[in-house]
Amino acid sequence: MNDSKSSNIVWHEGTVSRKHREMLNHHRGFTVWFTGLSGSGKSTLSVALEERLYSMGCRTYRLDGDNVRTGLNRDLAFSPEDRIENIRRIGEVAKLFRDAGIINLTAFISPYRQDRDMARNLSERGDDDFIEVYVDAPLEVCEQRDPKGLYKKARAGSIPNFTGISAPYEAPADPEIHVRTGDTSIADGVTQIVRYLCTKGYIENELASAVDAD
Ligand SMILES: Nc1ncnc2c1ncn2[C@@H]1O[C@H](COP(=O)(O)OS(=O)(=O)O)[C@@H](OP(=O)(O)O)[C@H]1O
Ligand SMILES: Nc1ncnc2c1ncn2[C@@H]1O[C@H](COP(=O)(O)OP(=O)(O)O)[C@@H](O)[C@H]1O
Repeated sequence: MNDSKSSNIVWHEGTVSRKHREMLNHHRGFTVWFTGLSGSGKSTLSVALEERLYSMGCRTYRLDGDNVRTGLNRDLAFSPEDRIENIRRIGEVAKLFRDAGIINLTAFISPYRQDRDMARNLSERGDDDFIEVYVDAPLEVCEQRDPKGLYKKARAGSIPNFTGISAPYEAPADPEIHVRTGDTSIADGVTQIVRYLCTKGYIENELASAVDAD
C-alpha cells in the first residue's frame, strides 16, 4: 500500500541548500528535543532558551505539544497510536526546520523511547543536529506544581491515559543533556543547555558570553 503511494514520487532538489541557508543565518540548523513528564518544565525551559538564543541573534522556532495539538495535530488524542503519530509528525516538521537552517526547540512529552529515536534518526547529520534534553522532575514534584490542574483531574479519573498516572513515560537512557528541574532554577537549566551548545560548537562562544555580560 505504502509502496504504491510513494512509487511515483520523485524528490525535487532546489539550488539553495541547507548549507546556504545556514551561512545566511550564521549558525547551523538543529533540533533541541525536550522530553519529560507534564509539569517537568519543558515549555518553561524552551521559552527561556528561545529568548536567550534570540538575544544572541539566532533564528529559532518553538514547537510545543499544547500549541501544535490545536492545529496540525488537532485530530490526535492520547492513545499510544495517537502519541506515536504525534511524534512522527513532529519529527518530520523538526527535520524541515533543520533544512531551513533554523534552531527548533520541541517541547513534547514524547513518552516512548522508540519514537524519540525515530525522530533522531530522521536527522541527515546523525547525532550532530539532534540534542535530546531530558527534563527530569520526579512525578511528586510535577504533581505538586500541577500548573494546569491536570494531575488533579487525572487523579480524579477525568483524564484517561495521563502520563505518569495511567500511561507510561520511558525516561531517556543516554540524553545529550539531563536537566534536573526539581533541584535547579530555570536560569541554571538554561545556562546548562547554552553551555552545552557552546562547548559543542552549535553556537558561538563569543555570542553567548556577550549576552552573559549584559
Ligand atoms: N492524557 C494526557 N497525558 C498527558 N498530557 C495530556 C493528556 N491530556 C492532555 N494533556 C495535555 O497535552 C500536553 C501533552 O501533549 P504532547 O503532544 O506533548 O504529548 S505526547 O508527546 O503525545 O505524549 C500536556 O502538556 P504538558 O503539560 O506541557 O506536557 C497536557 O497539557
Ligand atoms: N527549574 C525549573 N525549570 C522549569 N520549570 C520550573 C523549574 N522550577 C519550577 N518550575 C515551574 O514548573 C512549571 C513547569 O511547567 P511547564 O513548563 O508547563 O511544564 P511542561 O511543559 O513540562 O508541562 C512552571 O510553572 C515553572 O515555573
